[in-house]
Amino acid sequence: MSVSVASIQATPRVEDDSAVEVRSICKNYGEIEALRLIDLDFPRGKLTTLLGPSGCGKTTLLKIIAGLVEPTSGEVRVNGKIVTGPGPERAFVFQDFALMPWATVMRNVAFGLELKGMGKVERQSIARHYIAEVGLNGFEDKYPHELSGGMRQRVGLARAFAVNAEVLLLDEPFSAVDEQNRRKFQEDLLQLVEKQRKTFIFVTHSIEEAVYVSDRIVLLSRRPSRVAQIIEPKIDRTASPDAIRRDQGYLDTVEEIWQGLKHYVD
Ligand SMILES: Nc1ncnc2c1ncn2[C@@H]1O[C@H](COP(=O)(O)OP(=O)(O)OP(=O)(O)O)[C@@H](O)[C@H]1O
Repeated sequence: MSVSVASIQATPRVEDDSAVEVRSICKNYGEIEALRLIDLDFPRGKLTTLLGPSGCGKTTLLKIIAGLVEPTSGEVRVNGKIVTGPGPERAFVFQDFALMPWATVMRNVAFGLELKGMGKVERQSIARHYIAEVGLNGFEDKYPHELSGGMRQRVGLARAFAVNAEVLLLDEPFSAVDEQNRRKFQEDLLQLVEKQRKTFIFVTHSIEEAVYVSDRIVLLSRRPSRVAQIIEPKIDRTASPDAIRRDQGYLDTVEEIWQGLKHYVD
């Protein structure tokens, strides 16, 4: 097993086919300058993580890509088309999963399809498929309060998959689950990335998590946030999870990012 790191200093363009292009994005909230001239490409079918100091603007950037927040200037393109608001090709998985507490797992997962006006039989059949995909077979009739944090997270993800969005935007999806579930879910996520071939953009606070799950890690600086560094951990994912986490290369990548973060925070 080997882990090597390609570290690209402020070179945002990639050769790959990009599902999402972020161009010269600035965002001010009144006096607060959150993002300054962010340029990024998100390769199709890959998982890119946004990592950076607390309050640097990770969620803001994710919401701008989702079309939930308007940038002060600059533009985002998804499949070449300028984003002017939310769209069916993008799904946002919120930190608190944003599940409807009064609705069953089935209804929650099928909700996006219900909004689209799809008939009950068809939407339930699609929802059932994705409920199984995230490992929640048999929990269709449960309510969110009957599930653990990890399971609620899976419902949020199944809902995003059910609408067949190409781009999945995940805002700290594991922050509310315990360490054991978090690790299990990281492994599930890797399998889903492999199987679904969707473009994932992921926000986390955990360097270890970022190195474990990401094809690319975008390190953002302290506010006003800019792209400080792009890191591509080359991990042999055929190794067992425990072997990866013990590998010196993996640990060195974690350390390199930690040093980078310290540098950009100070
Ligand atoms: N709606 C808003 N109105 C005013 N300021 C905001 C708003 N949303 C975010 N901010 C500010 O913009 C900055 C970036 O916030 P954002 O939540 O995007 O950062 P973050 O990197 O995701 O934070 P964290 O790591 O703590 O989750 C912060 O200083 C925050 O207080």
